[in-house]
Amino acid sequence: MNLLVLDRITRRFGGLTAVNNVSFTVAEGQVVGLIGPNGAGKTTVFNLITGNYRPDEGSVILEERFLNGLAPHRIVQLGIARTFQTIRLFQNMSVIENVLAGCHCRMRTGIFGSLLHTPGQRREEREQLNRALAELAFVGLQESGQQLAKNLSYGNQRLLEIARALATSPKLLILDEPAGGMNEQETQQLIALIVRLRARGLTILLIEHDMKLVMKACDRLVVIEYGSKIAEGTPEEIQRDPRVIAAYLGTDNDDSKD
Ligand SMILES: Nc1ncnc2c1ncn2[C@@H]1O[C@H](COP(=O)(O)OP(=O)(O)OP(=O)(O)O)[C@@H](O)[C@H]1O
Repeated sequence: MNLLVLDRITRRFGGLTAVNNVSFTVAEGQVVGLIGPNGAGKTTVFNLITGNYRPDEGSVILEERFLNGLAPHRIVQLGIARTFQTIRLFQNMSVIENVLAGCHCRMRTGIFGSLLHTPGQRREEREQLNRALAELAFVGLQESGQQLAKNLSYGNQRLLEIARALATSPKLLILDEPAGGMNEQETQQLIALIVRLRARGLTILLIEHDMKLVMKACDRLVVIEYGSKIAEGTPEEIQRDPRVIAAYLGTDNDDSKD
């Protein structure tokens, strides 16, 4: 079943058509990679899905529900969480507080419960803390909960962003260049993490320039160039596609785009 459907979405910025009539689907449980040259429109597609931008034309549909025009926080509540190309953490807060910020969108206690500090609210806070600790452990940061986010290595900050996104209980996890700035070993750990997230039943859509990650971690790839989709298929099909090789992968089909 398709979890996410993009139906002919277009987004213009002044005279520039950043995303041009793009359609693709993300099936439940799959890891789909969105790839293409710099400036192809990948992040704009993500921003259209997460409500940061509105499509000029076309529809974004999650489980048969139209997302067009909904605010980003509403889309998070409906089950889409994301990380950003440029890390966006609360740098002066602790690691665990950053993850708790993700849990917050699922809190049931209203304003009166919070003010009165009712038993129900205390129970919910305990549950959220356990949830946050579990997500931190899942990404391998269980030892770092009390550190300030800014003191984590770059690679670990990326993992913390993933833990925070997981804490919102998403159906669809959107990762914008998750391996950006990671060294080889960190990238290998990230690939293993994506495999474990998939095994947990999560559906993932990611943008990534690291071809090793894309080829190992993704079930399907969608390729865009100059705002338009030029190909889609399995990693093996995409690696052989002459148009993709010419536009993006390079004629020697090596890892030169890493
Ligand atoms: N808010 C905006 N206002 C004007 N132009 C924009 C805006 N956002 C993106 N663009 C333009 O749209 C085009 C697509 O940008 P986008 O960031 O989506 O590409 P990308 O494929 O994610 O690139 P990269 O791989 O370098 O991150 C670019 O030409 C970019 O300059």
